[in-house]
Amino acid sequence: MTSTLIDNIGELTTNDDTVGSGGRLRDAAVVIEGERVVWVGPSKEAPAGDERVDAGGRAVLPGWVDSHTHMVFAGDRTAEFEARMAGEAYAAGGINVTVEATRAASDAELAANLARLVGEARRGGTTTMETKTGYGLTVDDEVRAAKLAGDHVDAVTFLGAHVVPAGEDPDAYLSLVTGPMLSAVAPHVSAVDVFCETGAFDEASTRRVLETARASGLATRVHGNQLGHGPGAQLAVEYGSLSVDHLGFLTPADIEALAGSWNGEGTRGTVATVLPACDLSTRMPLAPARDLLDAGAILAIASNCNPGTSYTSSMGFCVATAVLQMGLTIQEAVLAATLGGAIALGMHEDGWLDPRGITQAAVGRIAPGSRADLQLLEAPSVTHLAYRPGMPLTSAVWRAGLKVL
Ligand SMILES: N=CN[C@@H](CCC(=O)O)C(=O)O
Ligand SMILES: [Zn+2]
Repeated sequence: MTSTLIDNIGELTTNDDTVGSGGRLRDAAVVIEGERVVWVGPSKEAPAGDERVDAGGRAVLPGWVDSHTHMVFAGDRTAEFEARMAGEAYAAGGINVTVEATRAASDAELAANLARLVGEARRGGTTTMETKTGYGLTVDDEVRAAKLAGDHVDAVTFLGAHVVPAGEDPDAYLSLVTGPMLSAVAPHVSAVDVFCETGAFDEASTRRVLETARASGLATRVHGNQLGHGPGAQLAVEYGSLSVDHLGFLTPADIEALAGSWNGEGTRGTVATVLPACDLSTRMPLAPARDLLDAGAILAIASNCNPGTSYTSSMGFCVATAVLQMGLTIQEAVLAATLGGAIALGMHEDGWLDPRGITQAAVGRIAPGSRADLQLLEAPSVTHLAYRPGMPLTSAVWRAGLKVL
């Protein structure tokens, strides 16, 4: 197996307290062998590798873990975006525009769009991605989306409960989603999501989706508290969901519930996932990421790449926004966009299964044994991600040990 030594790293973010201090190391080196990191430590103590990359004093950090995207789609919503920028409010119903275009697209068109979006994300330093179905909304179209997604990303989530398709009866559609559609899609996904919001699914419907998902042995996630105060965050905690995402409208009790979800013995809690690019693109309040962290919640930052509310996969942009406008330190934001995302996806420990059923090493950290997912910045420290917002600072990317940029 070929090994690669990356040395002369000015600042290495490991997210691993056993190496360096606070998960950071100066003048560091990393050795990759095959798909994994095998050594991390001071540059001057590094063992030789078959190949050597001189980082030239620049910063290295884990690849971004983007735990929330909707990338199986066709069509364009520029007109809706323009209307929003002219003062119209975002409403869940816009999803049906993409549903129509997605149903009409061929498999090849959807696959090409997915590959394009994943390529953009990789060039921006993203090495792990989740994506959701949710623009098909028939049994066949949802199965198709799940299968296509599995060829391109690390985790696929079933979002049949995205919106009630135009012209359909809400009760009948909910029965379809929680019955035949769930059964057909389940073999191709690792989790079930539900958009709990006015104009999408109310509390009773959300409970039904979460209950049937749980009964079928799948993990759950919730789109919650995006457009107004609602029960999404509390339901996610109650049902032990892996994450609840959006969170622009939270009460102190919601924040307490999310933080408190990590206090139980032996069980994991619910990650609070914030989506800064979406908040900006919909002109909604920024999620209270600072308050969530201060309360003790586990935070993730994700792109929510989709054609309606957040047409970007730039995790660098999301991290910069979290620092400049949400009050996070750069280290908190980087942690949330790497290890936080990994925890939200259940990929922070060795042995998770990718959509092809292949066992994968832990992501979100640079530590011996972890998957070798790293990015090299054209900058001496991660601080430059916020100090130089919008600049293309990612200059090299390794994913599972392979150099992809
Ligand atoms: N909120 C629900 N779903 C997406 C938006 C999808 C769309 O508008 O097409 C979101 O996460 O923002
Ligand atoms: Zn979403």
